Amino acid sequence: MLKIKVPSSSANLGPGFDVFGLALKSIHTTAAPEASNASSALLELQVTISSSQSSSSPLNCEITCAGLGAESLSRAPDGNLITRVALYVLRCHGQHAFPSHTKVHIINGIPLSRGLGSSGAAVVAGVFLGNEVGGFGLSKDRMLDYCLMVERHPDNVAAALYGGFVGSFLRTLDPKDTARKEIPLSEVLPEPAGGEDTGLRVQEPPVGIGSYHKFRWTPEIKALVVIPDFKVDTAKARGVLPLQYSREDAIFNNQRSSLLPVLLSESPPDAAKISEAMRDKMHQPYRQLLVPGLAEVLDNLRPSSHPGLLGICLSGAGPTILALATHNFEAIAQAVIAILQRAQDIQCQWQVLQPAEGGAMVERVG
Ligand SMILES: Nc1ncnc2c1ncn2[C@@H]1O[C@H](COP(=O)(O)OP(=O)(O)OP(=O)(O)O)[C@@H](O)[C@H]1O
Ligand SMILES: N[C@@H](CCO)C(=O)O
Repeated sequence: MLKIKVPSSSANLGPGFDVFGLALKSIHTTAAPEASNASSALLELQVTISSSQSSSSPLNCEITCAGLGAESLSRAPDGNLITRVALYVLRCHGQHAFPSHTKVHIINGIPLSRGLGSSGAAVVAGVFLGNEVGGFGLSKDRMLDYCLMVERHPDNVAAALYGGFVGSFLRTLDPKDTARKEIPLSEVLPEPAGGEDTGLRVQEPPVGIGSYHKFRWTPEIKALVVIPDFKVDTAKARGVLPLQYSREDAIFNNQRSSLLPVLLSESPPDAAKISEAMRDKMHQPYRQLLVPGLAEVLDNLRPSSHPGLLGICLSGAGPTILALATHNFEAIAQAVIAILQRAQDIQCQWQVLQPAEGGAMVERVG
């Protein structure tokens, strides 16, 4: 059996919209009662290819699901995001379907549509799955190209793939490859992905679509996440953003995103500077509409009022709130929850996570 494990991730960290991603995994400290139903913050696939099995499944792949949101995940190999992506990788190599009798058991520990990179993890898991069952031996750098054909902003997928605190950018490609990159998603991943077997090979992604750099992370900085019990669809959260920004707002974010990686690498962390460097004018102000209470959380929680807190932001497209902190996690979490609950009557869970340094990995069991 193969196990493919992919961490959750928090994108943006305030000013680094579509740039920063922090891969996250659970931390096994003494959990407060409120945090006792904490999730693993990990997506795991258990994959077997059984020659003795007699029944045949569509596209040779049988899917079972467990964990968070399992009931909502598609069991159809041409509908489930993970297996659709795997089929895309297989078809780029001339294989229409999975090897006979492939079984994929999905154990999802990442809450769906909460801003913790569930879709990025699913895309990375799908590329790993296609690579493993096809035996293609793709490098992680090449796998990033495949991921970026599906999820067009690099922050979550780069963090989930490489692990740790990562900055990434999309490269300017030559006109021929730009045309490839700009093709509609529905052509890369037709839905359903099965379609007619035309015998044609799907075109592989251009090489080197994106680049990344892994920054140092000071180990005493932990990631406290407060996860409200409602979903924000990333496509919708991108839809509320303006197409153009003022020079003032662009400079505001540039100034902060340029300094943030250095500030998060220093020990002891400088809370006053980090708090200011995590402010943003490109996405959070517009997403307040989708996350009631967000503006008040960002305005009211400061290192001066909440010892241990370094900085606070929306995690990815939300609605999760990410607080970077060194201690005093419960008090910070309860302060965030109180504000969110004043804004609307919702339940929240909270959890302390830490960087998942290794990123996505494959284990061979037995
Ligand atoms: N384990 C999974 N298996 C199959 N599909 C998944 C899985 N995880 C996520 N998805 C798909 O991704 C969708 C969620 O993607 P969306 O971009 O809205 O949220 P997110 O990735 O959790 O948030 P963010 O991008 O802000 O971090 C789900 O509705 C589902 O279609
Ligand atoms: N950078 C992305 C992350 C969410 O997937 C966004 O904020 O829209």
